[in-house]
Amino acid sequence: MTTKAFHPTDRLIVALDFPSAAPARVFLKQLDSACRWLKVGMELYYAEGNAFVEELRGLGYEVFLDLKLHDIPNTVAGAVRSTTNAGASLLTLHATGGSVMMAAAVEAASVPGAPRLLAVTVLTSMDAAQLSGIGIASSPADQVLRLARLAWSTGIRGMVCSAEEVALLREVLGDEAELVIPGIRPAGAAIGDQSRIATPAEAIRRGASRLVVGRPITQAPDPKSAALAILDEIATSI
Ligand SMILES: O=c1ccn([C@@H]2O[C@H](COP(=O)(O)O)[C@@H](O)[C@H]2O)c(=O)[nH]1
Repeated sequence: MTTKAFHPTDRLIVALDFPSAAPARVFLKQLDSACRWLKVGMELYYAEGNAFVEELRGLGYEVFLDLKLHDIPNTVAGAVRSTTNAGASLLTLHATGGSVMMAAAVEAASVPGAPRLLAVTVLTSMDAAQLSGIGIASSPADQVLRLARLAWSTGIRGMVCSAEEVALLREVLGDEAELVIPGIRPAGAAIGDQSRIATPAEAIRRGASRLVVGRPITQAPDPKSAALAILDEIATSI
């Protein structure tokens, strides 16, 4: 999978961070098919489960299931199996779960109908001080690289990191890596709880495969215009 293989529309994933299907459906009407990829995270998945993933697939969307699995290997493998056949294309797990956990997930995801795995390295909300607070003295970049290498060694070819590390991972892992980048803030957008951020243009120029954008679109007065402006910024940065 090369970074240039994606059509600009396939490089933007809108985070559907809503408490239930009803407000998500209202938002999708406002979005008016401006985007092809949607991310379903814990908030919406815990409320609606695979049925809503299947509904989105039925509407023609590609679905990124961002469940950030992190448990003992047997439990994570079972969770991967529980999402299989729902129609999601991508599923996240935390690389900090370790190589045995990731290998169990890879094995469980090796069947038809299973989503492709993405390893979350260091959450984009965390900075060096927060890492230090959980006992990690490394810089975010060193920790991202360590975890990405570990995930790669288990067979995982997709990583979630911030735009601050994407050039480094692209250089080390090459074009085969699918690098998915949250913490995206168009110029002037509210930063909120994110720490390691960049604009859509910066993230794409540094080698991102896909960008995840939530509140700058979901909380915009006109979500469709906000999404189209980001798609335009992506298209002019490739
Ligand atoms: O490191 C990570 C991993 C996942 N996310 C998710 O992406 C979106 C970002 O939403 P914004 O509103 O654009 O901040 C959200 O669903 C997170 O769970 C992340 O931000 N960082």
